[in-house]
Amino acid sequence: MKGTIGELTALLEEEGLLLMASDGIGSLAPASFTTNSREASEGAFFVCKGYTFKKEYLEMAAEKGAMLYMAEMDFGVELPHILVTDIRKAASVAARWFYGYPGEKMYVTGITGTKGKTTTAYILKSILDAARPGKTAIFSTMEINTGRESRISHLTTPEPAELQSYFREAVDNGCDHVVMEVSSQAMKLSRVYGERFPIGIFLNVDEDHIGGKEHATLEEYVGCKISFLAQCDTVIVNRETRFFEQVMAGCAGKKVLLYGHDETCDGVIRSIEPSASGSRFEVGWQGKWYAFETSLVGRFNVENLTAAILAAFVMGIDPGTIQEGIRYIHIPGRMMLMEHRGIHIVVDYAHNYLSFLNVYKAVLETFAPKHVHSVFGSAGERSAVRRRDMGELAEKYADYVYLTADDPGYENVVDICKEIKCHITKPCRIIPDREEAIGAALDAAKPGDVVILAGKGAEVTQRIRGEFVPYISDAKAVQRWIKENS
Ligand SMILES: CC(=O)N[C@H]1[C@@H](OP(=O)(O)OP(=O)(O)OC[C@H]2O[C@@H](n3ccc(=O)[nH]c3=O)[C@H](O)[C@@H]2O)O[C@H](CO)[C@@H](O)[C@@H]1O[C@H](C)C(=O)N[C@@H](C)C(=O)N[C@H](CCC(=O)O)C(=O)O
Ligand SMILES: Nc1ncnc2c1ncn2[C@@H]1O[C@H](COP(=O)(O)OP(=O)(O)OP(=O)(O)O)[C@@H](O)[C@H]1O
Repeated sequence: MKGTIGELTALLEEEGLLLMASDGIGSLAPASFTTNSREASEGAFFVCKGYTFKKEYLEMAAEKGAMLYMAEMDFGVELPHILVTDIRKAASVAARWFYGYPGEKMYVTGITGTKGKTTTAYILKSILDAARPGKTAIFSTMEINTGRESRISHLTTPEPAELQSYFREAVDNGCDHVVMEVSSQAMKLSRVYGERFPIGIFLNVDEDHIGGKEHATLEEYVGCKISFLAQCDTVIVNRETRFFEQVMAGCAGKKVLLYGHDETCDGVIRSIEPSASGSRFEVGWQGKWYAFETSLVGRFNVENLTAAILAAFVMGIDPGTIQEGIRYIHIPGRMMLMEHRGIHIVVDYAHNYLSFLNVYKAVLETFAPKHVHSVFGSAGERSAVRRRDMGELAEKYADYVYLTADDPGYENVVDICKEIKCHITKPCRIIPDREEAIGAALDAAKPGDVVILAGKGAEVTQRIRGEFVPYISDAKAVQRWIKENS
């Protein structure tokens, strides 16, 4: 860790990223590395990046004692600097160098896909924990856990400065495996640039994350997801993903393992038996069949499980340990099941077409409900097609709909709900307060019905006008209702 700037400029030159470096900085050895001026301190190496970057941030970092900066342009601030052609790639090169390439000291499994990344990451961690407790870090949308410390995440894949510091912390905590989610945005913004993944899992890809600052087009989104595979050695791919041929083209030169229901796959799924307490299924692998039992419900979760099982087989984990690892899994806010007087309640994170479709199908298959009550909204400033898609799915699969707040951001909750409602002719109420909407659905439900609370999973905040406002959480809202109605 903490080599000299001369080493870094040589690396940047090798990568074709270096434009120029101030004279005489080769022997400097920065004390810290940051892209956030608020965190800068004496001897810091400050990186100027980002859509909303301002010169004032650099000035603040200089005042706090930064020793040099790296940027795409000379900001005219009295500080030695390195100028580069692509600051996001250079930030990853520099962060890897500064922290001593910690990712290379562990076995890093990267998981990408429109849906199922968090779930699959937790499944694989659970298997690895069964094999060797306490030695696996997880970097997910829900949590950054580096072995001993756990923090709430703000991004699915952290920016390079944070990512490399988490890798370092994991190594220092004695971890030898990391399971991490790799978002399309991470690929677009070069957050994992230069990192190698012994295993990459490609779950699925469907239309999402298009618009605003995310992706300009579906092609760009799909292309970013597929570009991740070039950084992996072995790639585990869902045979049924959309854009399969394109995904396979992105795996050129890699060892590819397919999973799915088709018997030509390397990992074949058969005999799924769904029930309200979990699922049983079998996976065929290298000429043998293995039976599994799990607390997770839904056909899509059997697919997530199979992807993780294949990764575990590749790692050489024995089938008995895998069976143990997946038997009891609890993933907060993902298909969480509750029951009250014959009413089944499902708390889930579904907030787009692919996930919502799968949740409805899983609910119908698992519970054969008399009626489905669906409580959801749609996030402000996110992919607009979600409102149409979720409205159309509710029209097809739900009997009663309650539209409510789900991270409205700067948009008006009622306006968002009205946009969803124009796709629904079934009984549908707009109740902006989420806890009230949940209460209304539970009040109306009868034994044999299912109430789906979708979109927020285990979250305990609502994103409202740039603030994260505390929210009781869907599960606690249900518990409170049960207490008040028992
Ligand atoms: C589009 C995008 O991904 N943006 C992320 C990115 O922004 P950015 O690099 O452009 O930086 P910025 O937020 O414009 O800020 C500029 C820079 O000024 C610095 N700063 C800021 C204030 C200050 O006082 N001093 C200072 O130095 C900031 O630390 C930052 O380095 O880096 C920021 C952290 O440095 C993230 O907060 C921000 O996530 C935004 C909020 C976001 O919502 N991102 C979503 C779209 C995202 O990345 N989602 C994916 C999942 C979706 C998928 O599956 O594709 C994810 O991986 O989470
Ligand atoms: N393989 C899958 N296919 C389709 N839907 C899925 C799949 N796995 C999970 N889901 C649904 O998507 C929701 C989110 O799952 P999960 O958090 O694992 O996905 P993610 O890829 O991490 O999502 P995000 O990018 O929104 O953080 C779940 O609550 C479930 O409804």
